[in-house]
Order: sequence, then C-alpha cells, then structure tokens
Amino acid sequence: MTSHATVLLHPGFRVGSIDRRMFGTLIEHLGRAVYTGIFEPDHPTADEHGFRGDVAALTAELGITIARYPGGNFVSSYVWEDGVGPDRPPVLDLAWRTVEPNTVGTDEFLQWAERTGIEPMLAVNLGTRGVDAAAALVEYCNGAAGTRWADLRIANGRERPYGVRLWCLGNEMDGPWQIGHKSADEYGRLAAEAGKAMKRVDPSIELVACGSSSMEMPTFGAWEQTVLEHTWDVVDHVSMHAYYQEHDGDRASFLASGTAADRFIRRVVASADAVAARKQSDRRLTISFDEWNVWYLSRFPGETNLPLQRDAPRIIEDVYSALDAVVVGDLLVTLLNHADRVPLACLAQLVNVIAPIMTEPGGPAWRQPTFHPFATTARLAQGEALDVRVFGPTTATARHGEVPVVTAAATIDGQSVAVFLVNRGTEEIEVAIDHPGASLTLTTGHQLTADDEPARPGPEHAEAITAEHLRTIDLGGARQDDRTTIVLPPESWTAVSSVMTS
Ligand SMILES: O=[N+]([O-])c1ccc(O[C@@H]2O[C@@H](CO)[C@H](O)[C@H]2O)cc1
Repeated sequence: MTSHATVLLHPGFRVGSIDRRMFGTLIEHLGRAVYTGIFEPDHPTADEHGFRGDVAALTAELGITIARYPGGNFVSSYVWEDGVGPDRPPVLDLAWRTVEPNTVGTDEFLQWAERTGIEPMLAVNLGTRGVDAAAALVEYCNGAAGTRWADLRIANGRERPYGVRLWCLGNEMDGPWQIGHKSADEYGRLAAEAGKAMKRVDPSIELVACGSSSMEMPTFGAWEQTVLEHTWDVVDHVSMHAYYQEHDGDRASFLASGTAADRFIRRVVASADAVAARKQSDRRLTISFDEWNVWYLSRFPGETNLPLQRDAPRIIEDVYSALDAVVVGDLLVTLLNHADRVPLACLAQLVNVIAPIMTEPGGPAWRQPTFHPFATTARLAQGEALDVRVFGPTTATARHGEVPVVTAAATIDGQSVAVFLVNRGTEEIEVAIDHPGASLTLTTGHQLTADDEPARPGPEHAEAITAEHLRTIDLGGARQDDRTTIVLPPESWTAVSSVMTS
C-alpha cells in the first residue's frame, strides 16, 4: 500500500542564504588521511608537491569548500613549529598513538588548499598549549613581513600571507579522551584569552569555540552556557560534533539520525540564545557543525587501546553501505533546514578515515556510497534554503521517539529550485510537493535506495553499490501547476532539480 505525504513550499518563505562553507570537511593527521590519503609523493598521480592528483580530483567532484586541519584530537598535542621549515622531527602523536613524521605541516596543507580552491580552517592546540602558540600561528600564517613568526614563514619560502580566515579554538575540549581535557570554566577562560590574542594579530579572523563532542555528553548544554559566557565577546561561532551509526540492527533509529541532528542544532541554538538573553544581546551566534558523519564508533577500540604505530596505519577506515549513504543524505537535509544558524559544517573526514573517498597506497582512489548524496547536495543546494513544511506520517523509534517518516529541504537560486527528500520508512510513499501559485518543471532526479547488504571494502564493492542503488532520472518534463507528485521508494534519498515559474 502506498502512503502519502505533502511537502509545502513557497518561494517567499525562506530560511536564509546557504553559506557555501556548509560543505566542508576535516583532514586530520590520523591514520591514512594525510599520508597515503591526500599526500603520497610516490603515487603515479602525485603532483610536484607530493599530493595525489586522483584524490584532489575527487575532492573537487565532491564539492568541498572548506577543510578543517590538522585535527580533530590530533591538534590537542600538536606542536605546529615541528611541521614548518627544514627540520621536521618525527614525534609521538598522543591522540592516536602514531609516529607523526611531520612531513606535511601547515605550509604544505595551506598550499594544497590554495591549489585545490578550498578555504582552510585551522585549529589551534588548546590542549597542551595556549595563548602564545596560538597567536604565533596566526602571525605565521597571516602576518606581514617584519615580525618574528611572519618572517619565519617568509624564510620558509612563502612571502605572501595566507590570509587564513577560519580558526578553531581547540578541539572537543569537553571530551575526557582529549589530551589536555578541561572543565568548561578552564576551557572558556583559555579560549577567551587565546582568541583575544589571535584577533590582536589579525582582527579579520573568525573564531570557533568548542561546543560539545556530542549531544550525549554529560556536560552538554551546561558546557555551551559556561564556555559562551566566557568567550561571548571574542568568538563568532560555537562548534558541535555528531556521529551516527546503526546500533544492533535498529534501522529505524539509524534512519532517523537527521532528527537527532535537528534536535541537537535546536538545543545548541537555544543555549547560545540563552547566553545572548542574559547578556542583553540581540546577537544570534552561529554554529560550526565541524564534525558530522556516520561512524561505527562502537567498533572503535578507543584511543587508549590503540597500539603504538607508525607509517600511516589503517585507523577507523569505516566502509559504508547504501543505507549509510541515505542517512548522510538525510543529515544534509537537516543542515539545509538550519542554513540560517549553521553557516559552517564539515563532513568528517575526507579520505580513508570515516571518509567518502578511499585510497590504496600506490593504487586507486574511489568513492564510497556516502560520496554521492554529499556531492549532489553540494552541487544542487544553491542560493537560499526554503522554509518547507512536511505533512506526513510519523513512526516510533527506540532511540529518538516519534519521528517524521518523510523529511525534506528545498533551495532556490533564481528560478532554479532543488528539492531533497528522504523516505525513512519501509514502504513506498507518494509525496505531493505543493507549490501554490507557482509552476515547477522537474528536470533531473538523483535517487539512492538502501538495502540490508553489509558494506564490504574495496573499489569494486563501492562501485557495485553505486551501480545498483544510485539512479539518475531524466524528469525532463511537463510543467506542473500548483502541485508536483513524486514517488519515494522505501529507505531512499532523492534530489530533484527543477525550474520554478510564477
Ligand atoms: O563520542 N565519542 O566517543 C567520541 C570519541 C572521539 C571523538 O573524536 C572526534 O572524532 C575524531 C574523528 O573524526 C576526531 O579526531 C575527534 O575530534 C568524537 C566522539
């Protein structure tokens, strides 16, 4: 039996502009993200700087706009000076218990980002270090000739400042696993002082304060309040991180991850607005959702159980299924619906480590199933997000309570309208897109359906999943007045592009 839902959209009802920086990623010194991920000098596609051309091409195809670097947990014991200039000591990275060769450092990363047209977002170490090292790194990157750290950059071969605009004040400082983990008061004070010094070096930078590592953290909410009380006058955004997975075969809860993310965003917004109210401020702080993805964290042994390793070990190389890809598509729907408060977001991560792109050393690079909904959304979601309303069935889930079966987002850019739809249910659903007073001509559709096949590693499997589950549909067709109907298969993600006329 086919059930029904209605998606109401009107070009006049808008959430806000889509900041292109919503389609960011994280590139961490972790496992094979950097070494044999983006960087592999001996690879046949490597450029003159040692960076893989095949990975750069897939990164461009994915539509990545910003890249957060160098971590992640890694940054919390990172000594950035070890990664610049001629002397590069191998050091023990305490986050992932791996020997870090320091072959790639700030200059190599920033120059790769420049060549690939990606805006860098640098994180400073507020775990083992503090104000001095953070301000010095801003000066190293952005300072004009004539002072110590800017001159060091020039001596290292880079005359022109990089002009790095986005800076994270540490990483997940609420997490007990973090090197240099702090209480909210300890972190808030340090972040306020580091941020103040960093903005004295370069007032044009944007700063992100660490929010919570997940909505399930015992300190969630209180952490944001305390940290923002301390940092209100210096920060521009607060971060949030969230990873989702299927637990014990509970598909319904997993498919509702977008609702969990939606609640998380609303709660962070509420926390920030509560601080604003207390400070008699009308400012609406924005969110940097700078780590999000599907991650089978329950299979991860934990940082303390990792053996000491070297030579870019394989750590958290999750292999994704079509179901995971549908969830990624749904999480993007959530982000679009919060475009007004979430200008920055990073799919964590880019290559090999919980990533849409995989590589083999000396071998191929390929797209995981999760690559496709991201690439399509990044390409089609242009202009402004529309404030869509969904009327449809709900379903009970063990983890998230009652959730909508159909989710939707839509964007408008001139006459181009893109609609993103997810059917989380196990039955086909007919969706009526109501656009009263306007006509829609659908052009192309992209559809991804899940199944219950477990994910298997390797390019052949990833390609087989894509061939079986990803369809591009030519909808080139009739102009529909007021209402357009579309059928969503069970457990599917759909994106349609269209032209709207009044
Ligand atoms: O919920 N947890 O148990 C949990 C544990 C670790 C964790 O780390 C984050 O995810 C890592 C991988 O992207 C990044 O390096 C770090 O910022 C994020 C969440």
